[in-house]
Amino acid sequence: MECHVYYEGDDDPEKCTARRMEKFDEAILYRTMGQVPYGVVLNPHAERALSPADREAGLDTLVALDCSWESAEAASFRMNGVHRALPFLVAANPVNYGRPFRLTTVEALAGALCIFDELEHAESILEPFRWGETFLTLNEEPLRRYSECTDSSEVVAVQEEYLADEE
Ligand SMILES: C[S@@+](CC[C@H](N)C(=O)[O-])C[C@H]1O[C@@H](n2cnc3c(N)ncnc32)[C@H](O)[C@@H]1O
Repeated sequence: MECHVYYEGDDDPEKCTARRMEKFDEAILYRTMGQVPYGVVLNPHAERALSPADREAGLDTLVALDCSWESAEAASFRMNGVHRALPFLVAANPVNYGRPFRLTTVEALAGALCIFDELEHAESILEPFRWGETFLTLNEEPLRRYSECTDSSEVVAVQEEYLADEE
């Protein structure tokens, strides 16, 4: 599965996880929306949750939007593709540690790879980040359970259990 990122460039370049992925040849970055390939777009505003069924639809391209959370409103996700939200997962990065849903670009891509049963690829993209392994440890159980689901409605049912625990 290939990782592609539309790079908005409005966040701190020193902390940008997409740029670090590019440096380690783990993602291709685009500065022009029209160049972004068609694929599964990781969009927190999407109506449907990502599930293994999306992998089976034959799409081998993951796309994320790297921008600040201030500019990550629904209208910014204009890329062509199949838009999917990630289910309940918690961030391990220092800015949003322990916070559900607010993942960095590399965490979002790694989470998607795990749901698509590509754990080794997820480990590889997280390796350059000192908190990368923590992301997989913190989310080990939900990621395994999501990867065993057949479709989005099953993923949402599993997610409900974690959301209920949060309350
Ligand atoms: C808003 S950007 C922030 C990037 C941050 N500046 C960095 O350095 O990684 C994070 C991107 O990861 C993806 N993402 C994060 N959380 C997500 C979620 N809960 N569902 C779907 N995609 C998500 C989206 O593509 C989102 O635009």
